[in-house]
Amino acid sequence: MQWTVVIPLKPLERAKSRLAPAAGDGLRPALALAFAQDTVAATVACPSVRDVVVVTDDVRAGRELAALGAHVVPDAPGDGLNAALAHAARQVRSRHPEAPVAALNADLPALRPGELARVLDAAVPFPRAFLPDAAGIGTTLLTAGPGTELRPRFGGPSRARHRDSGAVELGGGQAGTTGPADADATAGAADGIGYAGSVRQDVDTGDDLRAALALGVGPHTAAAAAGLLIPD
Ligand SMILES: Nc1nc2c(ncn2[C@@H]2O[C@H](COP(=O)(O)OP(=O)(O)OP(=O)(O)O)[C@@H](O)[C@H]2O)c(=O)[nH]1
Ligand SMILES: C=C(OP(=O)(O)O)C(=O)O
Repeated sequence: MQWTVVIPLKPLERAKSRLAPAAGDGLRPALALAFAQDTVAATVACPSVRDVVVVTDDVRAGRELAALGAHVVPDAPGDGLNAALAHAARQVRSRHPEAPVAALNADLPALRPGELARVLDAAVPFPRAFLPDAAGIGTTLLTAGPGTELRPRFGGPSRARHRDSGAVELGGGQAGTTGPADADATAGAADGIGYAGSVRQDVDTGDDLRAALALGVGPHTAAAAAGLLIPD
């Protein structure tokens, strides 16, 4: 199955506010753009992806991400992340009513196309499915198969919200757990995706950035973070 992946991005001046202590407000917008560029480039390169749609009102980011192959949709609702995602998903379905749609965060600088393909392939049997983030609290990916509404519930403790909404957790998560996505190395074997660390490693804080750099980030983030000393 070939997915249309919707990637939301805040205006860069406001993005990644939790990175300010590590990066300062000077570097923060450049890092937010670099994360989005590496996320989009890896998604465009993913064999299970047909189209990438970025929903953003940031003119510069829209231009840079379109140059990588993304279609750019304005954040017309202007009412936060979930409204932006629902709007973009509706736009996709108005042109391709049977398109399988996935929402993916823009802050996955270590994303690898092959790992994303394994996660998307594992989602195919389910009307809705999601992948928890590396911390085990949030969500990095939510899918809706043909004929199913996306119904995004991102923000804060969205792992529990997506599970409560009936979406199937990928990566072997146990119903009722809220802790780190820990048992996944073994439990992930159930759906064949393994731990899929590059799809889970979102970057909100300096510690997250350190973890992503250890996994191996894409070229935009490597350049933007060069010389950055991340405080403990
Ligand atoms: N288009 C759009 N994207 C959003 C909006 N809010 C958040 N996002 C994006 O959704 C993803 C997760 O967002 P957040 O964690 O809320 O924001 P962030 O900029 O990543 O980080 P913080 O500022 O530290 O909260 C990121 O890709 C954001 O750029 C919104 O209102 N509109
Ligand atoms: C919006 C989310 O991500 P973040 O960790 O960036 O807040 C989320 O996990 O639902």
